[in-house]
Amino acid sequence: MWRRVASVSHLFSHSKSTKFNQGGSTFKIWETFTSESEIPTPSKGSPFITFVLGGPGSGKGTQCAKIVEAFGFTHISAGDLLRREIASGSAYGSVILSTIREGKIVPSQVTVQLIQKEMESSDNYKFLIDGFPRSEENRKAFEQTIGTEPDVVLFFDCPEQEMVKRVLNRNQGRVDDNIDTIKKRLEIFDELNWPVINYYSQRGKLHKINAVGTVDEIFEKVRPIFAPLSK
Ligand SMILES: Nc1ncnc2c1ncn2[C@@H]1O[C@H](COP(=O)(O)OP(=O)(O)O)[C@@H](O)[C@H]1O
Ligand SMILES: O=c1ccn([C@@H]2O[C@H](COP(=O)(O)OP(=O)(O)O)[C@@H](O)[C@H]2O)c(=O)[nH]1
Ligand SMILES: [Mg+2]
Repeated sequence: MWRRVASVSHLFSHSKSTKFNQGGSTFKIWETFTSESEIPTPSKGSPFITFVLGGPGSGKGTQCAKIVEAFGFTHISAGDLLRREIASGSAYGSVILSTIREGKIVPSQVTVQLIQKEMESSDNYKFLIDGFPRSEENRKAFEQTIGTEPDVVLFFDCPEQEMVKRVLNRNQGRVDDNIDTIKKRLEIFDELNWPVINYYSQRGKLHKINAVGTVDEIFEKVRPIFAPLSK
């Protein structure tokens, strides 16, 4: 079992990418989005990683639950891991809490360690990593620590007005679900997340999904992406 060793990186069969794109273009290169690219065939000996990207309230968590049900992935929400860390009273708790409240991004080292621990303690090999990476720095830290790139990247594309409406109605008691924080989160998304989206678009891994519609309608656009996978 690859999870039983101290570091997962040695057992990944995908080659480690060391040639990171330092440029981090901030242009929105829509033409290069690949929504019909083939996904690689997973094998049980190596992890199959999907990153799930999109602005706050775009429906990442909601769609992840559907993907888990249909395709048997393990859902790792970076935000949930950070909130769990706060709740556990860990040493990092107070700094994570103030970062989330301000809509900023927690240092990569903290988030990547939490994700790595979850992956290593899982029996599964199919992972949905939800809400991460949120910046080029996050992306590089993951690739360096885990030693692999994602196989698939989903991007839920949602208009800002719709995201704001959904977040303000989320009703989960989150400290960041208020109008001031959401404005900051949208600014940070624009500034830091687009370079990540563009990077994976250029790598031919991005699947852009229009996130407007009912939950089921959106899932019907997601389903064909994973259709080659069995549960
Ligand atoms: N397609 C949709 N239409 C309307 N509301 C939605 C849709 N998908 C999710 N929601 C709701 O919007 C809120 C944000 O969804 P969530 O999955 O938490 O988004 P994210 O993880 O991207 O922030 C939740 O209250 C959720 O129930
Ligand atoms: O990789 C991550 C994921 C989340 N966060 C922080 O946690 C908050 C909530 O993230 P989550 O993914 O839960 O929010 P969502 O996009 O689902 O609303 C973010 O605004 C960030 O402050 C972070 O710093 N790094
Ligand atoms: Mg979420």
